[in-house]
Amino acid sequence: MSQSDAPAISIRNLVKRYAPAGNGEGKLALKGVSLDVPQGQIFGLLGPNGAGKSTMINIMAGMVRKTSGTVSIWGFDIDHDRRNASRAIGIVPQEIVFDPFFTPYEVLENTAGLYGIPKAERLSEQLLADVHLSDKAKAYARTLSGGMKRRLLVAKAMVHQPPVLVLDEPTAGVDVELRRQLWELVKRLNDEGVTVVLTTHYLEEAEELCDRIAIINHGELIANKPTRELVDMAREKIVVLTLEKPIDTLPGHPAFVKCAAVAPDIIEITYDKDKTNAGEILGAVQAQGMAIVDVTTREADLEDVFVSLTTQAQTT
Ligand SMILES: Nc1ncnc2c1ncn2[C@@H]1O[C@H](COP(=O)(O)OP(=O)(O)OP(=O)(O)O)[C@@H](O)[C@H]1O
Repeated sequence: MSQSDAPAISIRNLVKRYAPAGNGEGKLALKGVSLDVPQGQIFGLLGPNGAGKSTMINIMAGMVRKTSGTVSIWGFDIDHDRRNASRAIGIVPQEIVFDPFFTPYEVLENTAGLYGIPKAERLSEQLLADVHLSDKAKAYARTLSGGMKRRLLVAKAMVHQPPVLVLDEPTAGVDVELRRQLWELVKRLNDEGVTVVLTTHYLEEAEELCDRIAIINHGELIANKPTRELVDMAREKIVVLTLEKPIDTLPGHPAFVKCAAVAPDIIEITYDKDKTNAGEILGAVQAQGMAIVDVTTREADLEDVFVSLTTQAQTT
């Protein structure tokens, strides 16, 4: 395979065991993960807290030493060609870390200096414009809003113009508007040819942005599929019904996968979207003499995908 069609990132049998704090074996954070990130995609890495996502990213970034396995970035093996591998990747960390007394312009210039980029070839002004921070170029980083700081982190990760950009939970804890802005930025960079890897807890975010999603759970890869296929695997949907009166006995029906009371007059019914629909579920409840005053549906989320995946693993 020529480099032109090689994966942007290729990971084989990646194992990480953290050194034990006291006696004992130490945490096995990655248990032999293999995956390829195709060039040109937005690739989502999903998993619950502690699944091993940051460990994987930190290994790529050279901040955590792997126990075994191989990782290559843009064809460069991180053990044998660390310098080129590092030059091929930009990392946007989870934590916002800037020296508060540097300006955004200085942050980018200093980073360019670390990469040994000559002054004449630096792109600091262009990068600030790209992330809509030109008017803050000379402001102290500490005076920037949270959203501005996150955009500056993206610009900082792109200083050396890497073909691969990795974002670790770019929108954790940010408001809806800022999340949209960051999505636009990620999409624009991807349209310009940058391969993007991002970790997120939000399935909605992964659905909106990612071409492909890998899920890791307890250090193991449990899915790696085009987004549409993965979302379709979450076969269960949930309707939340507010009833006119509190009930003593829950309604029952063969189409209900699960029925639970979340309050005396609110029930949550889980159903298999391939076998029935919300209309039939409502009809079944009404047929049991319960009047419904409000209905909301809850979309499948990451947890539902996990349930769906683990159920399948047990039945196949
Ligand atoms: N430096 C460390 N020393 C020991 N154990 C660690 C260290 N860093 C992470 N771990 C453990 O390794 C496992 C994977 O952690 P990791 O941070 O990679 O997960 P994550 O999927 O990124 O989670 P989050 O979404 O919370 O960031 C966890 O059990 C964590 O406690």
